[in-house]
Amino acid sequence: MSNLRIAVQKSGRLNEDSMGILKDIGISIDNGIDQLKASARNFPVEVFYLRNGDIPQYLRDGVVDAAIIGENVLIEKGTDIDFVERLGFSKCKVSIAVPKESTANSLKDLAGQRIATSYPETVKKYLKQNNIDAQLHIINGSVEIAPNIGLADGICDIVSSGSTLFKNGLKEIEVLFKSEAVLAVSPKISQESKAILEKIQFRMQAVLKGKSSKYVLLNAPNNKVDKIIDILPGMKSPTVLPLAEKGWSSIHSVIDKDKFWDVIDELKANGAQGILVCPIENMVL
Ligand SMILES: Nc1ncnc2c1ncn2[C@@H]1O[C@H](COP(=O)(O)OP(=O)(O)OP(=O)(O)O)[C@@H](O)[C@H]1O
Ligand SMILES: O=P(O)(O)OC[C@H]1O[C@H](OP(=O)(O)OP(=O)(O)O)[C@H](O)[C@@H]1O
Ligand SMILES: [Mg+2]
Repeated sequence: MSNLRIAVQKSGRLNEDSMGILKDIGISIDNGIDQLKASARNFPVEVFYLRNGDIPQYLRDGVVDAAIIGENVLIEKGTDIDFVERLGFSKCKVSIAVPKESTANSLKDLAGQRIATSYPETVKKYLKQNNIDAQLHIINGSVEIAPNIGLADGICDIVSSGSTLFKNGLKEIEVLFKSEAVLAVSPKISQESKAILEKIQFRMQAVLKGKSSKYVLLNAPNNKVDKIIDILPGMKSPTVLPLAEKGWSSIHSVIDKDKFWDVIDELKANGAQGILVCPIENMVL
């Protein structure tokens, strides 16, 4: 059986979470970080450690079958490459920013002006869509410094916390799009490798769903059980078990991580006691 070749960023912001999700889906990789590729011990997968910006070309050429990569890189260099799963990490925006004192309020206001960026194709696409002419200055890093040194009137770059913009006296005026890490697929992937990729994707979905949910256990008097079931929707319906103490039940359910504080207040108000909230490792629907 052949191996699925999957690319991850060699070092940088995506590396740790990419290796983390492979570990979470049960793929163990023996590697020295200096290696360019490594095989998994327990799964037909070979991991290639590559530069982020090179990954779209490797996918296009079929040198790798799949990759964990920022959606922003696909939008810049791989519009012909599909992805099959959003992975929920490395969340950021690709935005237009200008000096704080600038009167520009959107990309349109930069018509005829100079824009510095490491994402030229992305900016060109948005300029074209909006029928705007502007001058592009392509720089590979520290883009936020360009307006301060008189190189540009505005920039297009990644924004996450906004602290790099703030430190450089810039303000965000337009978000072109939001990005996160994705599982991208080579257009040349073989049927055999695709079957392995589907297994990986299935496991990733189980891990991601688990991370976004909590398992809740609580005790309640029997006359409150119906009301509590209304509050706790669960995957199908909550499990209700009798407690050793007469007139009491134990209720188990799964709830959305983002909702659980609100739900817990409601549960307490409706007679729930001994509430336990536990993490879920995997969730297969
Ligand atoms: N501040 C940030 N917050 C969240 N995600 C980010 C941030 N900066 C970058 N990213 C995401 O992480 C990816 C990798 O960024 P990083 O800076 O590590 O690599 P790079 O310098 O673009 O690439 P290379 O691997 O070629 O050195 C980006 O393409 C983007 O998707
Ligand atoms: O909004 P913030 O949280 O400040 O994040 C945004 C910054 O993060 C990235 O740079 P990175 O630190 O990866 O450095 P790099 O330019 O060397 O890649 C990006 O290019 C921005 O400069
Ligand atoms: Mg960076």
